[in-house]
Amino acid sequence: MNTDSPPAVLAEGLAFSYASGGGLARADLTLDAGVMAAVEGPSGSGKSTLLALLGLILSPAEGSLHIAGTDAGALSQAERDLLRQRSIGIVLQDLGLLTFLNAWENVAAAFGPRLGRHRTAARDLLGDLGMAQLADSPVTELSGGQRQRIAVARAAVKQPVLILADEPTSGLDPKTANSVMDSLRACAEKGAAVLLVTHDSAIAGKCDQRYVLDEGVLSAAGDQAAAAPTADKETLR
Ligand SMILES: Nc1ncnc2c1ncn2[C@@H]1O[C@H](COP(=O)(O)OP(=O)(O)OP(=O)(O)O)[C@@H](O)[C@H]1O
Repeated sequence: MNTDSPPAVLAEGLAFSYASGGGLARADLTLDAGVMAAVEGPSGSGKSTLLALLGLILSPAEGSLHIAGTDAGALSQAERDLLRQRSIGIVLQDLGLLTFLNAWENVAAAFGPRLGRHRTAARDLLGDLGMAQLADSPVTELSGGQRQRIAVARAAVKQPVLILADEPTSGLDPKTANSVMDSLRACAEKGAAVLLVTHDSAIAGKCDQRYVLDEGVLSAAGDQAAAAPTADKETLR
């Protein structure tokens, strides 16, 4: 890690409320380059909302968010979109792979429609992530775990400072889940900060940092009792 670089993520007092009343009450989070972090928490605790805020898909109602030193709150919508495209890779729960393309084409699609221009970058990354033999496979012929790893490669191919992954191992057997985690770890070793949401404590245990979301309040695992002011929780009831 280059200690002169700003953290990949610096979130202070991040909060968001849906009209329904749910959302995120408070998140303070610093993620340095190369770090893998897990967020655990019960259903409805705000995990997907946190990812949407960090991914610049939602704008916080309160708090500040810096991505690699850029204050997202000071940007126009168009500038936020550009920052997301340049700096953040997202692995969605439903993956969103394009079924009419093969594996490397799906990875190259992260750059836009001119896939051929990014063939080398896509194929090289698949090689780095141990998937060279899958590069020409139609994604419809891949297993669930292989598709997950292709989605990880697509999120990583533009060398983002931050990769967000929403339950990247859900529904996978432990061996396949480990191969997805190996791919995410390889992305971290290339310099990305990786934040994943999981319900699986064994998967969280493979990460460098563990956080828990409880009723919309984020705290380091083990710190929940000290870190969840009652007033913040009340805002989500
Ligand atoms: N689009 C939305 N409109 C209104 N309320 C929402 C919306 N999305 C989420 N919520 C509410 O916000 C709260 C947090 O939801 P969120 O999806 O972030 O939780 P989660 O921890 O990701 O849940 P899960 O583990 O079930 O995916 C919940 O009370 C949920 O009902």
